[in-house]
Amino acid sequence: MSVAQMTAASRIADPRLFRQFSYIGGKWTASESGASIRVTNPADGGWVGEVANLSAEESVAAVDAAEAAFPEWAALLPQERSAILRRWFALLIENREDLAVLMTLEQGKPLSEARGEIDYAASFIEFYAEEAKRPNIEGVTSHLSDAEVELWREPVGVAALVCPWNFPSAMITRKAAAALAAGCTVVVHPSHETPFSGLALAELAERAGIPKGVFNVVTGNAATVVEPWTRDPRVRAFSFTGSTPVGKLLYRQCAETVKHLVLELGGHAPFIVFADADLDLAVEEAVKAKFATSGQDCLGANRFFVERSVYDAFCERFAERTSELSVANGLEDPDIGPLINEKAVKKQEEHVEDALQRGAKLLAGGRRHKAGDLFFEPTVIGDVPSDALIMHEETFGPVAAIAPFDTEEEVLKRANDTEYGLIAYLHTQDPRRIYRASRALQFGMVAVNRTKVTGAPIPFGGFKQSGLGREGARLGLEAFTEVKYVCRDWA
Ligand SMILES: O=CCCC(=O)O
Repeated sequence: MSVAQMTAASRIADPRLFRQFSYIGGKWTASESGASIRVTNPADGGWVGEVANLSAEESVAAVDAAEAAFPEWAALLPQERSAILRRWFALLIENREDLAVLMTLEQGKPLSEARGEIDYAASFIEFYAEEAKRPNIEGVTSHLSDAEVELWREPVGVAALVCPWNFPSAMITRKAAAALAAGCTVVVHPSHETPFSGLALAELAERAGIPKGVFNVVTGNAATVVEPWTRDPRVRAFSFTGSTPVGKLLYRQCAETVKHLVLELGGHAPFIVFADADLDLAVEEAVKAKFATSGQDCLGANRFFVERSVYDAFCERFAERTSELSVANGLEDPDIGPLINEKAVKKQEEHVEDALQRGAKLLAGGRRHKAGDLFFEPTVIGDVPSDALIMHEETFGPVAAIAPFDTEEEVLKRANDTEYGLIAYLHTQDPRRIYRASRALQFGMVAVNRTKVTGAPIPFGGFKQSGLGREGARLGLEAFTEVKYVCRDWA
């Protein structure tokens, strides 16, 4: 065992969960060239480990393996696939603590959040283990006097799943559990910044009895590994979570082979507080909506709109609560951990500086945090003008921008004035306004008087340039299946 392995492996009870190779066709695979990618802990820049940096040809080998495994996996009884998924779920729960520690080491998020993510990740496997047993769809009544008609739902084939660094386990299982339940086989690319969580899932998939070639994890540079998948006609479904610009590129690349596509892209969530809201609740929920995952969440609130008569009170209490948040290495389980890389920290600085230059007021934080190079103070800026960068671009970090509003009509217009449409947060006690605003908001998800709304049974996804398709729920199976219509002559 190398020194690198010792470091991460020695922190967990089961060192075999720490894998530094790709997992292809049931084999732990290094790059033939010996190339690897170094993974560092964002909290202190320390070495976490190295993963194989696979070439384009090696990434195609994963599709070969998935293609070869497909007929047998698809032919299993739904109940058999369900039982295997159920074992995978149980293994995640059994190894929760190790998986959480690995995640915090490579991603930086506070340990409690990492534990919560493992539960969230496992919940998708449990949910789709059940849905696997119900692939049936509504039938149709024959319109022909001499023929019987039938509809079947069939798995599409190989699915490519390209996953982000902010939720390194849950985004894999949300996609993979649905695909596997449907009868597809998968090739997964975990972010090169957080590959170990995905590789631990592969180790547990093997222990659960997922057959060789059904679940493959390919590590390496995204452009090298993923581009061949977008062109490969054998890859029939493609699911990506990440930024809108990258999503657009992949959309174009996948057009050539007309794949089923799921895109979970950026967000720019408005958080609207009307004067009749419960202000204490709104402040507490605002803290969660902004600072969970250290702000690195596509559901993160970016633009806070507060009705003028309660604006000062909200700003004061929100800034006070924000200043109380603890910032430290995720292993110490603070409220806020480090950001993923230097580019992310620079973006916080840029958004704060730009807003202040345009006349906004700094109410809390505003600078890098003394905890280390990649830490940023939880920050609140008030009176942010509409033309500030932060009012248009995803911040993806712990900076909150607040602006006052005067009328319902005005705030809904401003909330919708974005190319994004993932989630909107709404605080008011007026039931009629809740209905009107929920209808008017052009977002895939609307959270009313609360922040936590996600979970395996709900359809997660956005309007406009926040993406295509839905993940979770029964709807999450659609991209991985085709509907076949069979018309049988009576004669
Ligand atoms: O960053 C996107 C995923 C967030 C979630 O599923 O809660």
